[in-house]
Amino acid sequence: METEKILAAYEIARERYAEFGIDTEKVLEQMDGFHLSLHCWQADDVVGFEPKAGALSGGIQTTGNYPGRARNIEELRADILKALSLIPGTHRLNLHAIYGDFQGKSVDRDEITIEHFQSWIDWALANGIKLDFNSSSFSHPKSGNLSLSNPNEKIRRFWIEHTRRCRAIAEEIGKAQGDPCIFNLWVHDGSKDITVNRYNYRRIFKESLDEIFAVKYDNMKDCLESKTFGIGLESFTTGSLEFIVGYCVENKKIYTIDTGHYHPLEDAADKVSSMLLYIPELMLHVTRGVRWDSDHVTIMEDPTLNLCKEIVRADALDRVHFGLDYFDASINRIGAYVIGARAAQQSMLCALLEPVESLRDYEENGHGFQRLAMLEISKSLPWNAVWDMYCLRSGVPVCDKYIPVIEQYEAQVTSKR
Ligand SMILES: C[C@H](O)[C@H](O)[C@@H](O)C(=O)CO
Ligand SMILES: [Mn+2]
Repeated sequence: METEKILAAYEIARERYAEFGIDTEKVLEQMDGFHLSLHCWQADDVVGFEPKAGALSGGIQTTGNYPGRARNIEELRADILKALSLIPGTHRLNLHAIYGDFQGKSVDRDEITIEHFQSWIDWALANGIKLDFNSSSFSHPKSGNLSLSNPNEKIRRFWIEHTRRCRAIAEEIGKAQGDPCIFNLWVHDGSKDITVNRYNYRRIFKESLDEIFAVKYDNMKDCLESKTFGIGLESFTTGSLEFIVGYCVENKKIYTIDTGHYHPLEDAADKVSSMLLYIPELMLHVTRGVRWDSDHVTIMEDPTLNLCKEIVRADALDRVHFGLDYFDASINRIGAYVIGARAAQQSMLCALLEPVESLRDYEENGHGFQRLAMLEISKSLPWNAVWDMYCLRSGVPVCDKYIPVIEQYEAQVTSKR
């Protein structure tokens, strides 16, 4: 679309929104302060850089065989930069522990140190990117079904040591970037079939967490992520919703809402207001579950839109860290990043453009019909003209113009891998 048409459409949209009391200029400013934490694992199908990387385990699965997976740290960094060049705004990168710069050496998970992430810090600083971090309990000979909740003391100690080191690494990253590194802890622990030892596994998990969190840090923040079930771990999950929420409430930790980690009819958006009354902050892993935690690419659908609306309605943008978490190996992986990131941003934009004051007014006065009418009307207000303006001002391709850029990168780079 030509620039004049984008400008003209924006002017009409600006006036239209002003009629409903919305200042689109203010919303565009808010969008500039909205940073995603882009998950590094979409680029390489959650393989990482351990020289003896095993098959993906821990109840998660990448499906598809699209060519062009990033095979090493240079390719992954190049792909991330290409994706970021097509996403408006400035964003963070979320690393898993298995993505260290191991230089081809076998470094076991209980041996990782900041040294293995120094080149990430240097690269991130050079590119104006802030880093977040995750411990990795999966795809390891000691992963089995149980890590931090394992009654086998030797295995449990191995994972405690791994997780303690991950927190220490997150602290160093936070210090280096002058901004807290958000550290997420998710373990796959569970059981395929009925277990009669639930209490014991959860007691052990709690003890492991208490030991891990005994060290206090100033430059990182801890999050814990719950899950309903993993593949092959269908009957029991140690880190269930109740367990993790209880732990976060008691210990003032951040709770991670992964939108794929609930029963299919459960509404992740509805959790925001409840959680924020008891938990200091939230981390999000926004994904698109199709029938299960399938980790399809995020799109602009009701669950994502409603999640954003609930954050804005709770006036909680500064208490929410917005990460993405999907891994689709069936389509161009850079395209997957760009579609998912832009969909998340578009959803947040729509949430910020919602005429929430009028809606609240109607609600408080018992005007149910008017509230529902306005909710419907707001869906067709010209948010896309504001989005195009945001892309134009951010210097990234508008509308479909990112498609040929990704096609060209595929022809010149990823298809040659
Ligand atoms: C790579 C995983 O997606 C991630 O660590 C975890 O957040 C998860 O969502 C597992 O289902
Ligand atoms: Mn997740």
